Amino acid sequence: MRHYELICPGCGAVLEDRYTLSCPQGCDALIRARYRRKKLNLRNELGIFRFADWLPIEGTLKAAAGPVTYRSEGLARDLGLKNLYIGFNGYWPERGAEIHTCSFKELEALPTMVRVRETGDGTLVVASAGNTGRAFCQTVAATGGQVVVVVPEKAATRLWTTIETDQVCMVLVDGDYSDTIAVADALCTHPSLLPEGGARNVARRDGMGTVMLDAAVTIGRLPDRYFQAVGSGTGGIAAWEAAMRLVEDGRFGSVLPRLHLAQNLPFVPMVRAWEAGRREIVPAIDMPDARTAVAVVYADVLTNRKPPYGIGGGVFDALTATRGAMHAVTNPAAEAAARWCEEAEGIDLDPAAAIALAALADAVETGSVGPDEAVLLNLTGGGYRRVAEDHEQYRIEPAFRVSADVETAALAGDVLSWVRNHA
Ligand SMILES: Cc1ncc(COP(=O)(O)O)c(C=O)c1O
Repeated sequence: MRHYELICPGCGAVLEDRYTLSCPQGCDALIRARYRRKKLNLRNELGIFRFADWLPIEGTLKAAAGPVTYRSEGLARDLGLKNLYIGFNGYWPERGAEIHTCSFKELEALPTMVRVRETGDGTLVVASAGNTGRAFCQTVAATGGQVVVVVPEKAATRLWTTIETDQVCMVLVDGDYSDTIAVADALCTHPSLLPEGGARNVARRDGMGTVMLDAAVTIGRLPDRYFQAVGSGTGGIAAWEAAMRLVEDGRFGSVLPRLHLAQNLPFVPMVRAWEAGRREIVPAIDMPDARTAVAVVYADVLTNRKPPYGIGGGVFDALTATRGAMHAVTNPAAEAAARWCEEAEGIDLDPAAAIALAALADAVETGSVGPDEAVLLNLTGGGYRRVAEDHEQYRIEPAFRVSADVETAALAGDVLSWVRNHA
């Protein structure tokens, strides 16, 4: 018997895990993992697998990548915050941060690869604007298996690993992130190609949720506030779900941290829908001229046009349950935040992490966060310069280059031949 079961919060059904991504009854809700242990137990494992009792997997991997939390001095002083904790999810070995591909997406990729081996049947397909794909490539390089990554042409240079691999089938799409998602979805209509699942994948959410678990263990209680930059919002949902488990545990407090989720202007669909009090994103109102907006943002990994916002247990529900807020950040504010972090903390940031910091600065300035509150700032990526000093970077070569309107049935056949020939 597994140490978890899957629950549909829509109809209450208990589901067996067959790499299950949604409720067979068709409920419009994110299925969740329910763990047998209600008290957080830290295992004597490396990195993220310390938290394996609250991950939907049986086995673990020998991988040092995991969440790291530390109490800030530099940014805390500049912001006038007495209890600012940084969840640093990138590469910074001096702080124990060993994520070689420099973003928290490795926290999603590691448990997902274990879950797919244990419960799935087929080759995983991942659509990515760069960071997620790189994280899956690294996980495959370090721990085995194969993966198909579908990325926009202009993100090709973002796919590298610090360990050489020939087990990644990279499909480059001549289009933006949304075109990439459409091609990946179409590929997955083939039975041997498995959709990774995004927000619907419990391994992905609970992997990201370890940032909250690590923070609670480090601080000794749940933080009052949680700041993160979002594209899909999956990290925000995961933080909320992890916090609910910690409340149920009973040792970390009873109040859920308020979620502060940030997007990059001018592409801010969830900010607009939330501020209008709507559960639905209305494209014409919330993301007019999407293509133009996507093209000019500083943090393009945040440009998901179909985030799990209105779905049951999605971003809207997470914000409602935590009395949360959405923030919109300009490019110049984010660029300034990146420089500031480098001076104050001594590490370079992923543009998305700079968005989160700029949002925190704004919330402090407007008085919505008080100086004594315990704040968890999830710096979701960084340390790119630092990793380049310590490790070789091997570029992933494309297996296929396609246009956004490619004939996907034929492409699926080509991809599967590639996978078989490289196994
Ligand atoms: C570095 C980084 N931060 C934040 C995000 C947003 O993550 P999500 O909206 O899935 O929680 C991404 C998404 O790719 C990312 O790469």
